[in-house]
Amino acid sequence: MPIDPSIAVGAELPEVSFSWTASDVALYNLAVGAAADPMNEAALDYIDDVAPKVLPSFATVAATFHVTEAPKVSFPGIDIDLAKVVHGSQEVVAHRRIPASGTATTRSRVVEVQDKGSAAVVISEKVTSDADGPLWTERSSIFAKGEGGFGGERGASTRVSYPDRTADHRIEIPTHANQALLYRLCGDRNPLHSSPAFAKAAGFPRPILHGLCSYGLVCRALADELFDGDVTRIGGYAATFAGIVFPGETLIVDVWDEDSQLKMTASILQRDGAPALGNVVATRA
Ligand SMILES: CCCCCCC[C@@H](O)CC(=O)SCCNC(=O)CCNC(=O)[C@H](O)C(C)(C)COP(=O)(O)OP(=O)(O)OC[C@H]1O[C@@H](n2cnc3c(N)ncnc32)[C@H](O)[C@@H]1OP(=O)(O)O
Repeated sequence: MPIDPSIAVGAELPEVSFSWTASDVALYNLAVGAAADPMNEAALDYIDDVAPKVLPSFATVAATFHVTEAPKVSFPGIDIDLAKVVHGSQEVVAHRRIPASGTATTRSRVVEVQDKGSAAVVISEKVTSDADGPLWTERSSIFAKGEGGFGGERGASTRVSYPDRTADHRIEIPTHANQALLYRLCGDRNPLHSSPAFAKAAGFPRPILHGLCSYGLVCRALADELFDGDVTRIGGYAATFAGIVFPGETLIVDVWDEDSQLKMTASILQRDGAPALGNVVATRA
């Protein structure tokens, strides 16, 4: 059976220990659009050889940075074809400043499996710690098409309420035609983002951008545009992947500034504002 919630929910996955270097962080920063302006000397802090800036979104790639195989959607009680899966949502809470290099261990478990009728949503939680204690916590979901209908609970919907006014800020983020090919070097070798044949078989006209690349692009642009480049001022960051993004498209990010939080949406310039990210919330550290 592809999904058996009675086995999946609560099952602890094997701990994963990993290390990352300042070069990994710099490559990630470039893959999410850092240092794009060659005349901006300050942006070189993103590619410093020893102490590059570390975005909170780096947490999403640290554990798998050096993995070169495509991911498998296979855990206790869950076995799903990768071609049926898209990333549904992602949240990172940084418990303290993420070091530019380090060694850590991640503990993961599936916390909920939602039956959305035609689709299943599998929600996981990961806690990453180093020798000094917890570093960050992630909560993420995958949306598995055609895997619903197993008789489970529909579960709650995520709906951020936005202020009833025009956005306080608008940020444009161009992406490159080879953005996904660059981003895959940060540890997500899902062929959905590189192989036209795989993308077609999965129901897309061409390879799509990694959800976590859009997620990182928005986090980096937010730090640069609204936090004076100080990545440590973003303590938590969450988003739902509301629609696919093709490499080369431009993201339009609308930002509502609400005291401790910034609420955002991201849409696609070239497709009349088609949604890309929704329920985007950055929490001030
Ligand atoms: C272990 C390793 C695993 C590998 C992980 C994957 C690795 C990566 O390489 C993969 C990727 O990066 S894929 C790219 C990023 N993701 C995307 O592009 C998805 C974009 N979103 C969509 O296409 C649609 O919103 C779509 C298709 C998600 C939903 O659209 P619809 O089918 O039209 O659904 P809708 O009618 O809007 O809603 C039905 C119910 O589902 C809930 N829902 C919707 N979008 C969701 C999402 N993104 N995440 C979680 N839940 C979601 C809705 O709330 C609704 O439920 P309810 O009625 O109870 O509220």
